[in-house]
Amino acid sequence: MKVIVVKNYEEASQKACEIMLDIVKSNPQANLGLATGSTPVRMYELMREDHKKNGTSYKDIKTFNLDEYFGLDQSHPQSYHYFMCHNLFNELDINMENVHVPKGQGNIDEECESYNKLLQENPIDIQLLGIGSNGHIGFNEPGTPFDSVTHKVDLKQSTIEDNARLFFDGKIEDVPTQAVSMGIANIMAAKKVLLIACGEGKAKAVYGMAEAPKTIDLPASALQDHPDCILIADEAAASLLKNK
Ligand SMILES: O=P(O)(O)OC[C@H]1O[C@](O)(CO)[C@@H](O)[C@@H]1O
Repeated sequence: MKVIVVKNYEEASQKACEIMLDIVKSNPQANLGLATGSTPVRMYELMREDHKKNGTSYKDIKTFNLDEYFGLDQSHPQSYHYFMCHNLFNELDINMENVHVPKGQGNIDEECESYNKLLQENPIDIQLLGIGSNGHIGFNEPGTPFDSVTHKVDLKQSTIEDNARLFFDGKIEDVPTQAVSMGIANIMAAKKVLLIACGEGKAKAVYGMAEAPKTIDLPASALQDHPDCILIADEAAASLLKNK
């Protein structure tokens, strides 16, 4: 795992944006694995600014999101589909037919199966990740087997609380208790993985991911076995690391 420690959120977002743009420019038909949450918001803004200023094109890029809340329609303002349109896609020249976010409604078993098939047919060139304060990646909570593929998830109370604080206007009762998520094996299949972690609330998870023994109790530690994984952490998130 390559660890890049930067000063703050802004520097982390700029570095991550550079890496994403390198992939998009070197392969205009790349398959991007994308993430939601508060962490990538500034990086997406920088990608939008670059598109506007430099014309970097996404017309042949395909995207595959990690996860979606169970029970929310795509048009719900808190759905991850809506998040992606609002934070990125609406201001790019991307073909919306090339955009894929798992569906959180309908027949979930069928949806998981077809999402896995889609991922098999479209190998991901770079998978962007945030990390939960409990070490989750996507919505793969502690205890998720490393060989898991797209599945329905029961969210941990700590994840529901984290997401109520950042989204849903603080209303914990509005946060769905389940989600659909790529599995850890799907994430590990990406050619390159880029994880951004910022803030002291992520320090324990970052230490567990990078330096503690690998365990399913800290899902991101699976990435220790990935051949091309970059961790960008700000000083606060990296504060417990011994090897910086
Ligand atoms: O970036 P945040 O808001 O801290 O969230 C961290 C992680 O939690 C999730 O939002 C899911 O809870 C992931 O999508 C994200 O990577």
